[in-house]
Amino acid sequence: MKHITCIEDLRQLHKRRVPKAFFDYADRGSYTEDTLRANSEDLQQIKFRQRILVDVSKRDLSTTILGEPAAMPLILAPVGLLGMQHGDGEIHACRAAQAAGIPFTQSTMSICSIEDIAAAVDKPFWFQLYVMKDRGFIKALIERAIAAKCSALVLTVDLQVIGQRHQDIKNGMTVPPEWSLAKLIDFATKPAWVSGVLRGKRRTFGNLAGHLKVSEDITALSTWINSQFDTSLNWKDIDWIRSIWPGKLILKGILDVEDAEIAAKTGAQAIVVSNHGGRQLDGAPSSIEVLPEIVDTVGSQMEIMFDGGIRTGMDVVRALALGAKSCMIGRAYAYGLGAAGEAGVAKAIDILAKEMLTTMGLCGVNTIAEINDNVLAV
Ligand SMILES: Cc1cc2nc3c(=O)[nH]c(=O)nc-3n(C[C@H](O)[C@H](O)[C@H](O)COP(=O)(O)O)c2cc1C
Ligand SMILES: CCCCC(=O)C(=O)O
Repeated sequence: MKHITCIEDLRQLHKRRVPKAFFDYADRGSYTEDTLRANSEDLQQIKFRQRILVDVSKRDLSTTILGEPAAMPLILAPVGLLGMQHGDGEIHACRAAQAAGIPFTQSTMSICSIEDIAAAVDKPFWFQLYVMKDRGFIKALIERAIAAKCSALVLTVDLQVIGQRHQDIKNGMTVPPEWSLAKLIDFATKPAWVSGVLRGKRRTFGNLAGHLKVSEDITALSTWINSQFDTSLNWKDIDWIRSIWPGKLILKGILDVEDAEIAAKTGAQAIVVSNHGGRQLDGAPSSIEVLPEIVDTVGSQMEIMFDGGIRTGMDVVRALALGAKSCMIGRAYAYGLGAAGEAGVAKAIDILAKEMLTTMGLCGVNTIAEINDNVLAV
């Protein structure tokens, strides 16, 4: 991996090593992908102020996330189907995060179950919840996260209905997968991936096993989600979730100031300013465009996390400069996982950490607390 120098290198390796349907599932976005593109493009528009002759010999990325020490202001975002990018992918990603001293968030739509991960790692991880119509099942799922000692619940609030990802339909991303000659050839030319996935603990959604008829529904993933997820979910349900989950609660997927104000009244400890990585409402603003307004309005009441479009350490510093306390990364580490399993995720985190340290040095700051709009050129 010594010639891997940036996240784009990991993306290229992921593309070569993993079947097209799974790479595209990770890489692509909804409809025209305008919002997907805007996330990264708007970050790149933000210019730094170069500052010189400041003693930057003691640069340090350490910070706190929801009161807990963290080695850097990064969190691995919930990403569905990681176990299809690499056998036991959720376990590998969680181990890499814990070794790097940052939180890992397990998606409801994981291949490994909550219990699989808990048995394989030493420290607590975060659990992301999607609310389905079967509330008894959701209550049991939250109770499983409590039993596994998950240290935060991330309630995703921007996927009551799923934004269509054209490429997933073209690729036959169904449960179980739709086969074609091209797909068989694609799989046959990726033997390392196939044997890794076959050695993995599971081949379908581990958290849902035994509860929902995943394998019997031969439908597009999106049709299946639309049939299972609860479109009636609303603000009142947060009280219901809080009556089951006693720990830290994070609402993920807020883009609107009015929603952020309501969120601040729910007692949630944090929100993630996010458009789901451009996979949901196409035509929504980029996450970075709305971040400053949300920070100004509710930043003193709750912790503001950010995600969407982060591909470099420079992007992390940009989001922190505009008021985020920490950043979630999705694709940046999913590419690492597809490229090289746990080592690839570790590499992705390391690349971002080194880029952050260099950016801080060239902007003349030593600590995360010092990063504010002073590091930006107006
Ligand atoms: C392949 C993939 C699967 C995702 N699955 C979930 C999920 O299960 N739950 C969730 O809350 N967000 C999910 N997300 C959204 C991420 O948590 C995050 O918001 C997004 O990836 C951030 O954008 P970025 O990929 O540009 O970093 C997914 C994102 C990707 C790329
Ligand atoms: C498996 C579908 C839900 C996962 C998800 O949130 C995403 O693909 O963006």
